[in-house]
Amino acid sequence: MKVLITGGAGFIGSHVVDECIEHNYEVVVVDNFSAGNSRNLPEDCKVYCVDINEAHLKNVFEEEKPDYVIHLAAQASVMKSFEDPIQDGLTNIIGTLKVLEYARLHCVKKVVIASSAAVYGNPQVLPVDEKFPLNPLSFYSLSKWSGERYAQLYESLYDLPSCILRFSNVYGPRQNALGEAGVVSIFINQLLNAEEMVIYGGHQTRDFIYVKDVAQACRTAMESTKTGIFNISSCSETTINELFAMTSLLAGITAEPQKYPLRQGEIEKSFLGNEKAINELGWQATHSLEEGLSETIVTYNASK
Ligand SMILES: Nc1nc2c(ncn2[C@@H]2O[C@H](COP(=O)(O)OP(=O)(O)O[C@H]3O[C@H](CO)[C@@H](O)[C@H](O)[C@@H]3O)[C@@H](O)[C@H]2O)c(=O)[nH]1
Repeated sequence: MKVLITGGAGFIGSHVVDECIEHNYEVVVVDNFSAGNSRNLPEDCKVYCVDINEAHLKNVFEEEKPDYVIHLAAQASVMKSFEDPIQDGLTNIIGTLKVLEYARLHCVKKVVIASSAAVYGNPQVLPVDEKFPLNPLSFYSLSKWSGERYAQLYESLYDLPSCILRFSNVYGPRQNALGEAGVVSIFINQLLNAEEMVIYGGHQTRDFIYVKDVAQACRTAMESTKTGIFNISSCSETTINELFAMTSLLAGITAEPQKYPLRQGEIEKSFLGNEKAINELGWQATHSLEEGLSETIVTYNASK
């Protein structure tokens, strides 16, 4: 069986590539290398250097005829979506639409779409489940929600099965501290390089999930007969101050970060229930934050 993975050279995508290869799938990667890196990929992996908005994407589908698509290529930064909402919409809305349309035309068996915890905004009930009303607070969360709705419409109009995975805050090896969003990689990088540190806010919470658990969730969702929306989270709430303290303890480095106010459009509390994924997909996160952070710090140290 062949899986086409968009964004496969990126942080999450490359772990999904590893996961699928480990489970004997033939993998084809589509990536524009804006955030991705070929060093993240196995040497013999088939890669198309193509943007999901380029006309050439159609040819990739024609040539490869994938059985499944895991769509992870995205503009992933909440802050960048304020700086350039048009680019955010082009990538996350139009790009997703193109992937779905070509998947339909080429009779793909199932599409897995990456969405985000950000679609909930600041929920009144925590942990928030998939039925909770959505309230996007950024262009990023609005564009991710639009991608979800396109996928749902493709399923109801054209019987294109999909699983929409709302990831909480993903962290782990290969996350780029410079380009993409990712407070964990930023903290580790700054601590290990003894750089000046800043914390925006500090009391806001996030639900951190290890990237290898997310990769497993993508493969499991692809293989499942179930379709629909699933939160993919560790179902635990951590403040950014707690995250900083834990990271510096595990790295064995002390630092005194400067405190800045919370930024525009920031969610204050993010904490996602994951029972639906456990019960219906049979997936479960297996790494605690401490384990995941320790593994991540080891890989950052090794690559220094
Ligand atoms: N980037 C950054 N964030 C910081 C810092 N200090 C505190 N933070 C705070 O740490 C929190 C997490 O920031 P990010 O890791 O950039 O993630 P995010 O804005 O929550 O968005 C991420 O999670 C979404 C799912 O909830 C993802 O969908 C999205 O792509 C992204 O990965 C935010 O409240 C951010 O302000 C810092 O020095 N740098």
